[in-house]
Amino acid sequence: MSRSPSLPERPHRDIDPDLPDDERLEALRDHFDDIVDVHEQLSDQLDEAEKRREQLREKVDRVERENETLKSSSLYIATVEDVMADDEVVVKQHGNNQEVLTEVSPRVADRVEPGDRVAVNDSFAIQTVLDAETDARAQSMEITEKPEVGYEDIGGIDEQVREVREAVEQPLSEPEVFDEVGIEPPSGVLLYGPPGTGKTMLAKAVANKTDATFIKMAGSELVRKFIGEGSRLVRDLFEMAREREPAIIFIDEIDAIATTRSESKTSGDAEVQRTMMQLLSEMDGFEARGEIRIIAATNRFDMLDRAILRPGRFDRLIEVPEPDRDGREQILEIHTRDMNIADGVDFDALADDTEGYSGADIESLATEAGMFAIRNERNEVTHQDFVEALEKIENDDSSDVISSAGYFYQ
Ligand SMILES: Nc1ncnc2c1ncn2[C@@H]1O[C@H](COP(=O)(O)OP(=O)(O)OP(=O)(O)O)[C@@H](O)[C@H]1O
Repeated sequence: MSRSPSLPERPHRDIDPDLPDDERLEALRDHFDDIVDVHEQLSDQLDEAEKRREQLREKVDRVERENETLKSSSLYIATVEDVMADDEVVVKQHGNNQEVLTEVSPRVADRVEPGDRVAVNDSFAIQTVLDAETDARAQSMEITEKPEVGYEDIGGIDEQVREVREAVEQPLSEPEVFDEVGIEPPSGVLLYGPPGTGKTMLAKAVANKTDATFIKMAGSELVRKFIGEGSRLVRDLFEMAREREPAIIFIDEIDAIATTRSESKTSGDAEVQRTMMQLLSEMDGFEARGEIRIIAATNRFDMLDRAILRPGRFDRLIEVPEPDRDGREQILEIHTRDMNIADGVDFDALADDTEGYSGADIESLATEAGMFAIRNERNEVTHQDFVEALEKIENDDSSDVISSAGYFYQ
């Protein structure tokens, strides 16, 4: 950052009023010259400052534009192969291994070195150098040593809890049972059903029960965030799990990487395809009796590529449906456990009135009822609060969210 130049000294002359006229005139002329001189220096400085302001404005505009591009578009991942003169580099794009000679944005030019992983835009100009923070791996995985969800927090899907415990918990906690009987436990478990029904909770509860590390990755992140990184991220995911055994890998929205092959052969499809192949090859080389269990979830069972359901892959399917009447009552009780509930609250009636609600919807209902109590300056939640909360939710969501029309909505 350049410092601002110091101001010229203010011209000053003591002119004796008793001097003869011609001498006084001479002195005044000199003083005038001094003033003109200072004026010129100040004008130069002003020009300089103006020029600098213009440069800074341009820089701000450029950074803003770069920022906008970074925010608005997907970026591709590439590795820098060679750095040349004139801010030019050769990068190799991940995924298709295409080599390109491209420019580096001046903002990052001096930070780019061969071997760096970088994000490039559609025209291959380097936008960012990936460091630990921006690394896609860090951004797309959620790792929890011990999730705080227990089976007792899950309502209305007892049968599914039992199946998940058998398919995921038991191979981890009692592997000898499978050895003795001489069968392989299921390789992967696929939970499918409408959104907000407790699929993620189920996976977390098993991790909690077995003291396994919970590693979650969303299928959509795998293919959307950093194009070209999908298969590498899948490799990282399994490596991460091996480093932290016992571990539960949970892939949410698996449909994003395992959709039925579409006819069109765009580069996006090819990328999704590669990511899925990597997942399948990781699963195929997987020790079923090992300390890593894999659970995937989807709301779009209809769209899944059947290749992932073959034996040795996701070979145990568990449907997690919307809760029935009794299930809704149980979930209501779970989500009001810590609330100050008035005597007259009729859970039985509320279970009747919440047909088509998922567990997540019921959780919002309980919170909303609590808000009505607070708004009315009460610390006890009454049946009327629940009724008003129901009305509010029905009005807010009349268009799409709560629907019992099946679960293939997004
Ligand atoms: N069966 C349930 N019992 C108790 N709470 C539930 C149940 N299902 C959902 N919830 C509540 O809804 C929230 C969201 O549930 P969860 O994330 O497990 O749903 P999901 O099926 O994985 O949804 P998505 O398909 O949208 O990822 C949970 O944190 C929990 O508070």
